[in-house]
Amino acid sequence: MDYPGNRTLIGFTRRIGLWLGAAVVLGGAAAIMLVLQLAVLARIVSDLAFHNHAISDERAGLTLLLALLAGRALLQWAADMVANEGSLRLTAAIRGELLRHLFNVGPVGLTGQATGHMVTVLGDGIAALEPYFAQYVPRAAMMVVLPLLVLGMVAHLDAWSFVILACTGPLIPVFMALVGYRAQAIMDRQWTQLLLLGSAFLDTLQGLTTLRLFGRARDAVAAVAGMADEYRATTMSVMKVAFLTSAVLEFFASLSIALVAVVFGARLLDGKADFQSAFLVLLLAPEYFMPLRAFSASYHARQNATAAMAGISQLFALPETATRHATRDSAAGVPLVAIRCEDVTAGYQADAPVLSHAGCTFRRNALTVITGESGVGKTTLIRLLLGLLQPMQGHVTAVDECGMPHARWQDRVGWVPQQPRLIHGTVAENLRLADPMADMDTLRAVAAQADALSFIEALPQGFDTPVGERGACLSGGQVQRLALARVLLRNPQVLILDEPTASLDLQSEQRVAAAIARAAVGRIGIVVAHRPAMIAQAAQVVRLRDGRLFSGPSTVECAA
Ligand SMILES: Nc1ncnc2c1ncn2[C@@H]1O[C@H](COP(=O)(O)OP(=O)(O)OP(=O)(O)O)[C@@H](O)[C@H]1O
Repeated sequence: MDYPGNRTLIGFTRRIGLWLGAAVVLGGAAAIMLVLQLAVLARIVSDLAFHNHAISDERAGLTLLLALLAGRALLQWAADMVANEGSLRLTAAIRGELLRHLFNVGPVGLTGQATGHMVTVLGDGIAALEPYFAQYVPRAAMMVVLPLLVLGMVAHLDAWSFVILACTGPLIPVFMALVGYRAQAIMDRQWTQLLLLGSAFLDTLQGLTTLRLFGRARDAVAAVAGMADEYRATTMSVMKVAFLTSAVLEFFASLSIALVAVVFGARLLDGKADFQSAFLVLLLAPEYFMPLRAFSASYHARQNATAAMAGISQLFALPETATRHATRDSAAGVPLVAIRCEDVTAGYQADAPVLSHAGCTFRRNALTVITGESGVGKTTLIRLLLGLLQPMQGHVTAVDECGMPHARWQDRVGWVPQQPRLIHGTVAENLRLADPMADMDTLRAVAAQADALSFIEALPQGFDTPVGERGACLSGGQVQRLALARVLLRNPQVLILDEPTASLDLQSEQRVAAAIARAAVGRIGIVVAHRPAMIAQAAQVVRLRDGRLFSGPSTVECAA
């Protein structure tokens, strides 16, 4: 479920209001049981010590004490479970929502984002919210419930103890707020360092070959080590603040309890107070500070979540540029015969469009090769066709045999990028990414269509041969043909390939070009290419120049 505009810590907390409410009610019930339990204990001890009761006389009291003990433990366990469950559900929902949002932002909108940064936000960032919802929020509520309950009980028992507790208790949250102000700055710094460390680590891993070739691997490793050291130092500062906070808290709490003990003890000696009340107040006093201590222990969870939330909000704030389809395409079976670009102006900055009033038609059974100089806008045109970029002006439409335009046609596009990604798995697993239910006969058929069957069968374990991430054990041409087979498994009506033969030798280039030409039959085939072997297979060549499209074997201007 989407909750746009409600993506703050408070907004997220409201979503699990019922779970947290239930946790606080259960925790409140546990607190009442605790107060009753201490009252029963004080009575039993007083009866045994001062009223000459035998232990057998206290059987009923002891049974009640045990029942209260068990009931309280059970309620507290249930309160913790409910808060944890709500928190886990919420963070899973936030992670899914953020991933969906990033898909809708699309590769164009994400160009400026470092992958390591996004991975850290999606992993560690969202994980940092869990303790906030599961511990901090319920404890903040319990910090009010239990101390008020204890204060009420103490007020009933002894006015002096009430005054001491009522005066010292509020000092703790005030002190926490003062320390928290300084600690938040450290937490923010720690989170920024974690993001930088994540990005630097991933960049170093991805660029390891280049770094080694330039003899800079050691420098890169040293830079990552330096960042890790800075992160360690900041983490130690966070720990120092945490220890200092709890030490001061313990000091205030102990002082206050000692004060209560001395004041009550003096009056007990003077015979102005009874033992049962004094004992009960002394049992209750530590419980008064217990929720404050628990709250203090989870206070860093709030600061951590606040720091992480900045990164999460920044990703949620990215504008969505990719086409978004919430429902399935009901006309998916109707064949498309053409895609028309009409008077299209598109680019990345409104004042400097890459394509300007461009027009062209891509037809079924007429393989189109898009060509042009580097940086002229071929990839931009492909992004428009894929729906990853919206035109600033003009239209890109797909029509069927009756000339009817289709709104959801991008669902029927199969795309092979310049450097296709393979996953760490077998050949068959890589192919089945397109259709997990495909049987072996279907895999063989698409592999044959893409001219990949012979090399796959020549591999040591055929379709079960593991290929490394990015196809490390395959040649460039083999990876291209495998990627083509994978996209054909989806049986797309539109087939788009970005420079599929760019880095291939002549023989591989010809094989890949011929396979693409075969695969494009019965489809709208569009290929970005420069090389003659691919251009030779084209029924139409579209040339991009100065933001305009020129098409046809004799380079005729298609539209102005
Ligand atoms: N995400 C982006 N944000 C801003 N500008 C971009 C972005 N992507 C590309 N450009 C710019 O748009 C222009 C066209 O780029 P495009 O990638 O479409 O060219 P191309 O013809 O595909 O180049 P090549 O053949 O080198 O791949 C270039 O000037 C490029 O710098």
